[in-house]
Amino acid sequence: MRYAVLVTGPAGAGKSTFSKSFITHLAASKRTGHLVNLDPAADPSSFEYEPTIDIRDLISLEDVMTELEYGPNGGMVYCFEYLLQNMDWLEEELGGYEDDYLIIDCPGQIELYTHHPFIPTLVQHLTRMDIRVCATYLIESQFMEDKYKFFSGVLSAMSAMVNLEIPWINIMSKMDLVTANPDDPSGGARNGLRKKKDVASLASRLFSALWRFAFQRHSSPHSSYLDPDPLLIATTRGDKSNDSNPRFHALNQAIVQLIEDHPLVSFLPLDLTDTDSLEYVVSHIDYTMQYGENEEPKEPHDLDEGDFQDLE
Ligand SMILES: Nc1nc2c(ncn2[C@@H]2O[C@H](COP(=O)(O)OP(=O)(O)OP(=O)(O)O)[C@@H](O)[C@H]2O)c(=O)[nH]1
Ligand SMILES: [Mg+2]
Repeated sequence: MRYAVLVTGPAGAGKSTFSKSFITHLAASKRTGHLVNLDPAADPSSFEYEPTIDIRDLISLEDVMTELEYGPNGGMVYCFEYLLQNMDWLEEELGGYEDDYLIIDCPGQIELYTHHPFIPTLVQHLTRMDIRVCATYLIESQFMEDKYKFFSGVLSAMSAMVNLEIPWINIMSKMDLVTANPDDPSGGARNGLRKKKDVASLASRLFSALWRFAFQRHSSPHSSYLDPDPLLIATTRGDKSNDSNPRFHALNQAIVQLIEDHPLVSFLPLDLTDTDSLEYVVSHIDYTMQYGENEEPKEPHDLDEGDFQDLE
């Protein structure tokens, strides 16, 4: 069985950095992983880790832009169209990596996920090649600094997610940039998480913990923000301090409701400065793909077996 993890998300979310750390982590655990660069715009000099498979061996954005005079975005679309027309190339490259993990670093053009059928088509091809696929979608923690950015980030994650019918894990990257409030009795999102046993509530607790972080840092004078319950209500109720048009309140309320009602939109925090954090995310990915199910089952380490029954 082969496994592939698509690393997706908007530009600069930390996809390439996460992919590299993921590979390094696998190597440290004596597991074999291969980096697949699917970003035709990647700068080769920035590769700290040489990809095993590189779309730029097939087509590069630079060539498309100089030879066909495309702009960067149209060029990216062209590259992906070209890739899909040449799937035998990828198939051949993917050759025989049995029991290996392929970490597929994708480009950051959000349109590729929301407006074009590229990723779903790619997934179909991979599945046909007998590769078990899961997708990660990274949003950087700095999105939390602005609630509208956060909304749009969450909604784009949802939009990308509903386009793909494969296991999906949202990751809040760059958590090292979020400083925990020392007054927070829960001791921060991740420590709090470790105590939680219930998978169903884990997601929403994390979500509201992240939300609370954001407001504690930036809106501490507004005590009503300190403990929003449930997560996003503060944005629409009693939030007269911002300059948003009141006409949008009903729309905002509906969006809040949508996010709340959609239990799939939750995030795993990722702090690459902390090995436990990376391991936690990797164990979720392993579990999601049932990695090595015939061998030793891997489960997120701080959860009990029984917690997963509800999910099945
Ligand atoms: N503080 C911090 N910075 C990070 C982290 N991950 C990535 N960065 C920085 O964020 C920037 C973008 O990181 P990349 O990994 O290139 O992001 P990407 O999603 O691959 O970007 P594109 O491929 O351009 O869409 C770089 O300057 C990284 O050094 C992280 O965990 N913490
Ligand atoms: Mg990248």
